[in-house]
Amino acid sequence: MPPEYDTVEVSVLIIGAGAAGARAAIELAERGVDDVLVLGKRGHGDAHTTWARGGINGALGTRDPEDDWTIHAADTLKEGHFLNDPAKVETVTEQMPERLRELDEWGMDYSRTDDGGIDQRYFGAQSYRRTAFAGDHTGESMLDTLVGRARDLGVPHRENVMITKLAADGDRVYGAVGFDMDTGEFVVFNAGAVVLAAGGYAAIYDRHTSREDENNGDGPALAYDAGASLMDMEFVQFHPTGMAVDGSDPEWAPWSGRLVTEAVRGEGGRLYNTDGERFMRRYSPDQMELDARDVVARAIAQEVSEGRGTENGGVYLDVSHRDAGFIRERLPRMYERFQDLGVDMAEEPVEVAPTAHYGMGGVAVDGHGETDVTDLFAIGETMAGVHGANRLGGNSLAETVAYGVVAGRRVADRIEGPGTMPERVVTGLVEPHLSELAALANADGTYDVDALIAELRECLWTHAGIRRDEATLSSGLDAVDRIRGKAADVAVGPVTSRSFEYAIDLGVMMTSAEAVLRGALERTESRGAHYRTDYPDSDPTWQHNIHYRRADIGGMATDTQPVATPSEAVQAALDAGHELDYHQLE
Ligand SMILES: Cc1cc2nc3c(=O)[nH]c(=O)nc-3n(C[C@H](O)[C@H](O)[C@H](O)COP(=O)(O)OP(=O)(O)OC[C@H]3O[C@@H](n4cnc5c(N)ncnc54)[C@H](O)[C@@H]3O)c2cc1C
Ligand SMILES: O=C([O-])CC(=O)C(=O)O
Repeated sequence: MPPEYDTVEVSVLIIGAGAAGARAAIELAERGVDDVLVLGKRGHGDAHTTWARGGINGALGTRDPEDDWTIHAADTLKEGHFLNDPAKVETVTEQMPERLRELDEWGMDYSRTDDGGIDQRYFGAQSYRRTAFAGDHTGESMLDTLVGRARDLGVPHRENVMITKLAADGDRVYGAVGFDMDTGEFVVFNAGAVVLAAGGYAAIYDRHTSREDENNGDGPALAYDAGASLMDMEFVQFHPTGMAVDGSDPEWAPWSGRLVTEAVRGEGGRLYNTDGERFMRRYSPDQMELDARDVVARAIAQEVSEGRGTENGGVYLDVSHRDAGFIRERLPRMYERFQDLGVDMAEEPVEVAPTAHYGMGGVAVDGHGETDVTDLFAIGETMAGVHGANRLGGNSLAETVAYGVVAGRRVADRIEGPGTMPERVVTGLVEPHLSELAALANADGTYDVDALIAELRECLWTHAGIRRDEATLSSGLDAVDRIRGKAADVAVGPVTSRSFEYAIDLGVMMTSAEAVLRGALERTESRGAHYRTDYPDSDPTWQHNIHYRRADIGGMATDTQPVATPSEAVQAALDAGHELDYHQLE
């Protein structure tokens, strides 16, 4: 017998209350679909988006009027090494000026120019100052604004609900299954359409990650399990500047890998090795510290591996040539964080090293954000296609609101009501899954869930890190298989316990872990964030995206699909060869 459960009926279920989910909900509400429920597995307003720091891109041209959306698109494609879907890139870049202005109208506290315009700063590998920002707490300000707007429109939400499975029959989605993390009650959501806005998968990496305890890959795992395909999972962005700390110092240790925003470099921060050399001159004399993230991250890793790094495995990032007042105004959170740790950024450098930050891959979707499974949409960091082999800083927040609007529109045009979950889905999938959840609660197995998660994260860092090769990737896949075996025999507390949540996390992390390793092994070239020491060059025959599908027999299947070509307008911007000239910043 399955355990008891509550049933909730809605027209549209939005799984995820970050910027993407909130923006989709606003679009639906504005188009008259009010029977929507937005839910998240944390407190409302506390999604990962609040961690976003440096800014959000859009060719407003506040400081550089020659910028326009086609150049934004061209920069995005170039830095994605042309593995991005050009149509999706254009969808995002073309609407961003409007999205930025609308956030302004809704009250976002952007940093301003002297005459009150939305200020824009330099960010890596972008031809112009295009990154709008609110100090260095852009995500927090943006989510406050979106949540406020959704509240004004009366959009219903639920917090602390964790979704564990989508109710789908391979072709169509009918809703989702989960539990209330406060009460332990199981819930089945019956929905006409489901929008997955559940964030990314970069937290499958170990302590060297800029992520909090989210982004375990819930979105990709839920979609994949429901029959949708994933794409580009092998591309994981290592942000050049995570905090490099003395791990034995209890005050510093928790900060290992936490982000030092790219805005520090955007505002003039310089990188030095322990010989006092500004080493980016050797790697990228034109774009210097503001070259693409993969280039800067690999340069730092190279300096450290050749013995010019600090004892904590990093290099120095120095912005102290800037005025102290300017630093406190433009980088307030960074300044305060280091000051609390006894370092004054206005006087001295900080130590930084690459940190796993963002998965470019995710759920494969069409131009409206719909997956291979009818009525199942994936948006924001959960979706794939916009960033290609390497994401431009500031483009992720852009993607959240742009695709929130696009998917919201599509769902609003199509939705006719709550829809009914067929009995065969309830008895064949929902109830057996609920029985599995009930059996997992209080399971008296051998292995500790926390220890297995740590083992998996360490495995990803070691086997699919900044540099990869066939031998390490293959042995990484074997290690994931072994962890999967142990994960079937874990010790877990009741439904409301952290260990129950972590046991679910461990399960979802396996999907992204396997996909990253499998794709990285299959892609026998180096491109963007994916660097194979045994195939150090890009290979034009790899101008394909790898798709990952659940196979009935034998687990994960992969196949490749060619990439489309950009529109004439964007091709013209590419041909014009715009490029950031770092030296105008100095
Ligand atoms: C430190 C840091 C700084 C960053 N700075 C920037 C920046 O300055 N500019 C930029 O463009 N990008 C930045 N990024 C990336 C950007 O913040 C994210 O990609 C973006 O905020 C993702 O938004 P989202 O709405 O897609 O997902 P999220 O904000 O991650 O929201 C996901 C939601 O899904 C919910 N959820 C997840 N799984 C489940 C489940 N199983 N059941 C129920 N709910 C679930 C979560 O509770 C949450 O509500 C940064 C990332 C990091 C780590
Ligand atoms: O502040 C940062 O460096 C992070 C950021 O912009 C991004 O990931 O897009």
